[in-house]
Amino acid sequence: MDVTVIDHPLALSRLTTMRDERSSNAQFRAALKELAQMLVYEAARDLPLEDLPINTPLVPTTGYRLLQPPLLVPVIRAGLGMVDAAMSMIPDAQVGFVGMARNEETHQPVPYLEALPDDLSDQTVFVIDPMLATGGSMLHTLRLIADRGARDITAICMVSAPRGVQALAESGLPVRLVTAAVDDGLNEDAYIVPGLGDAGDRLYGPRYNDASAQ
Ligand SMILES: O=P(O)(O)OC[C@H]1O[C@H](OP(=O)(O)OP(=O)(O)O)[C@H](O)[C@@H]1O
Ligand SMILES: O=c1cc[nH]c(=O)[nH]1
Ligand SMILES: [Mg+2]
Repeated sequence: MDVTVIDHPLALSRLTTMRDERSSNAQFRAALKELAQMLVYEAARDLPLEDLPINTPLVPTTGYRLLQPPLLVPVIRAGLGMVDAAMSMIPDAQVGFVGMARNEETHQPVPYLEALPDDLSDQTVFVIDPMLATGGSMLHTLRLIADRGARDITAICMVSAPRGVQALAESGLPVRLVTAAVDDGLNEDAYIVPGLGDAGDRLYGPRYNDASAQ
């Protein structure tokens, strides 16, 4: 699997704000949005273009536009924090949704929402979720997308654990990973270490539904 680690200085400064336990929810959200823009920018580097004839104030010339914007798929909740930033980079993108919460004891993802187009066979897909820990949530999402025919999927995650990266690589699914960091590992609660804690809670506060208790 192709893994791109975006260790640009400006990306690392945003990631540091996100990791810092002293950062407020507002500071965390702002840093996450800025880092999301950088990761989407890099993830979009090889998207095909088509020519767009235009006139400058001086002469006709050839411009470019995306041949087909990727479908953005945030994994709710934490992935929602990245959507506006991703759409600011790719304004014509459409958005599908997958909702999932890890069971705190088993660490298995418990899906509670799936809103995706039926046919993704001709569609590039960007899955966005800040955290790739065991990889369970991402794998579940990737399977939903691959089952709809997608053959070109990019997982955009801010912090990844080696176990999650390995799970994706061994899945055989048509996915590549764009991430800002591959951290040391997981603790006994399957949180990424050093990580940044619970991304959903740091964005939005505690989760009030009991989906993960199923
Ligand atoms: O790789 P995994 O071990 O599956 O863990 C990663 C998942 O955990 C987090 O979501 P969480 O379940 O905390 O839900 P939330 O976004 O609602 O907080 C995160 O946003 C990923 O979706
Ligand atoms: O470290 C982790 C692992 C899973 N989900 C998070 O939000 N953080
Ligand atoms: Mg969470």
